[in-house]
Amino acid sequence: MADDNGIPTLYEWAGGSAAFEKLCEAFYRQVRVDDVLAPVFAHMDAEHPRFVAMWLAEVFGGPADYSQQRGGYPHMLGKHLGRALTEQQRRRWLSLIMDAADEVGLPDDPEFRAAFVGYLEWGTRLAVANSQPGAAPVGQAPVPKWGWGVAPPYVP
Ligand code: HEM
Repeated sequence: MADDNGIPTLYEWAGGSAAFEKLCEAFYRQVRVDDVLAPVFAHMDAEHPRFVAMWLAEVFGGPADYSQQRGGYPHMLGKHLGRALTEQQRRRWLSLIMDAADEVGLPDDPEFRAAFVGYLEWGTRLAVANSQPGAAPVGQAPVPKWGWGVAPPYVP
């Protein structure tokens, strides 16, 4: 839904759920054959791309499907705990999802991409921190909501 100033959510701007599904299909296609990430995702659920698409859609202002159908934040957190993810893996993850964004034609305007990568920088760093041995992250929290931040689209 557009806000009072007529500015759509990042979810709408991106193209809705179908856009996030296409993004994640393209992303995990590359992850599966990537030298750094293939071993990390060797046992991933076949539906993993769809689940991550649901998560991203909810974060960027779409329907709360991940919260309602997939256990929300506690489930997502639990999937990262104990994995001891590395900075090299994080950077590759980020790099491949940005490549996938180009491949599937997600909007490439500066405002959208700045907000999109902002969330992904934040989220991947949290994933690495939470995955370390002995980490004690907050166990219960809502799915985060990400908006345009300081640079929404220009509305004359
Ligand atoms: C913004 C950053 C990230 C988001 C939004 C994200 C999202 C998710 C979600 C939603 C799940 C659970 C899917 C389900 O419901 O089954 C998950 C699982 C997982 N994530 Fe992440 N993740 C992020 C970063 C990372 C990074 C940087 C790595 C590794 C380099 C990683 C590795 C994994 C692995 C291995 C699983 C388990 C897959 C499986 O076996 O099913 N994640 N992630």
